[in-house]
Amino acid sequence: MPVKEIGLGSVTGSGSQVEESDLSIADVDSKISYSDAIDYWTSIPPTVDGVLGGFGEQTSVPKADIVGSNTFIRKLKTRFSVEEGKVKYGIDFGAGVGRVTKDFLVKHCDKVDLLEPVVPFVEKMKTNLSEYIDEGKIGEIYQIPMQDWEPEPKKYYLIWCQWCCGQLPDNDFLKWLDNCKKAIQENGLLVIKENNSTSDTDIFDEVDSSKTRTDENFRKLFKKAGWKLISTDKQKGLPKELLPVRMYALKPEIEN
Ligand SMILES: C[S@@+](CC[C@H](N)C(=O)[O-])C[C@H]1O[C@@H](n2cnc3c(N)ncnc32)[C@H](O)[C@@H]1O
Repeated sequence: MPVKEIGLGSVTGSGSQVEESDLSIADVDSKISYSDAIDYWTSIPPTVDGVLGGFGEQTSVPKADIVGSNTFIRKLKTRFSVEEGKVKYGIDFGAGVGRVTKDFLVKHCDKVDLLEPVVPFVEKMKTNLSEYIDEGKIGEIYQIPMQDWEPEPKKYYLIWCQWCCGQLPDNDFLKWLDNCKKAIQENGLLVIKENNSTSDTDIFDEVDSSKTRTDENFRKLFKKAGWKLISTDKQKGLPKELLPVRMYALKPEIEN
């Protein structure tokens, strides 16, 4: 039985995973409540420590995470490129207080949009990113959940989604993956960075009303949505009590 005793929220992989390895993916998905999730995140301090479930700057997690993302994206540099006549436009899904954009995406993109539904996080992100807002490096800030996002055709060179895909059940996750195919530039890249379930099934996390997918289910869903997995790496250097974290680099099966 996948009893996990550690942490809180979707970064740490949950202190309250229900013992439910017998449940089907559909059963797990039916437990996800968007409103419970928003209530939970709205109750959390708008800080790096808050969005990382207590594994903030006093721990090795934020630095290790950024080093891992930089290493991963640098290895992929020859595998994606900006579309002719366009800018290197990125988007940060489930952006929290802007941590990933500030420490990582602005270094790899000319301009970054952010999407985050929780009002206090959006307010804090604007302060945290003020320097980049002044420099014109921040585009739109969409204060909406990712299941409500409407893609702008061929806008993005790099789509980044970290530690928030589990907020969506598989049916909405598939729709979002489909929208990403519309939104990506020719030869652009989608990267998903998420915890993996160490059980043989997806696990519901009642703390933030999300789920933790197995690596197997991620791969199945990418394929079903018409995405080709071109590279994947495990995040190194995280405290051993945390769930494994994996980065998935994806390109549309059929280039748009
Ligand atoms: C674990 S935090 C990760 C934040 C950020 N990606 C980071 O790594 O610093 C999860 C984030 O997902 C956001 N979130 C929750 N439900 C969401 C949804 N339906 N769509 C988009 N983001 C959501 C939360 O408000 C929170 O900011």
